[in-house]
Amino acid sequence: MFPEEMYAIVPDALDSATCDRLITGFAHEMDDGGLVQGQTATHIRRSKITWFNEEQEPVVSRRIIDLVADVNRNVFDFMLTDFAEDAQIACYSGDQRGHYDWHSDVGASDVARRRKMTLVIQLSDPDEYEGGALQLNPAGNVFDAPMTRGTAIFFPSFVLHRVAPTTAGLRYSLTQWVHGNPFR
Ligand SMILES: O=C(O)CCC(=O)C(=O)O
Ligand SMILES: [Fe+2]
Repeated sequence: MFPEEMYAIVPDALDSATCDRLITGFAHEMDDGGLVQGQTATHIRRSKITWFNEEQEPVVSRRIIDLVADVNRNVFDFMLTDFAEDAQIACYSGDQRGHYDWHSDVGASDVARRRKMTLVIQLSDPDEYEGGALQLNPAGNVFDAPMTRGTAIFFPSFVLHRVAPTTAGLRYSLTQWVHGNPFR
């Protein structure tokens, strides 16, 4: 892959009303976020998370499936087979300096080693928080993902990325992993 093929941006993946609905619908049931290996360490990640499935959010799930198919066909061309994990909603709060240090989403567990594509959707308007940038380092240079509400950022799950410390307000994001046989 060439560096410029290491990520894809889709503006307006979700409309504002849908972003609002996801935030208000799921904000009350959030727990402390874990790491790729299912451990917690607040120096690495400080955020609250929750999950939703296809039955809970059929329209959003359909949209994600369509976007993934489109981006995979046009950009990545990975061998993807399934969605082995529910969608994650995360909240990073300025009060707690919410962040997620540099990491790859490919981990050691049976499910994390099958992650191949990561999709993050910005659920909050950039006016709602300070800091909290999603940054990618696909090829030795740090790239700031667009913050515009409703924008989706796609990247191979092995690509290093982080959420910089949030210094004010609340940033909500949606993360979906797409799975397949591990790279070989
Ligand atoms: O919240 C984000 O923008 C990224 C979340 C993330 O990297 C993860 O959950 O693995
Ligand atoms: Fe991640």
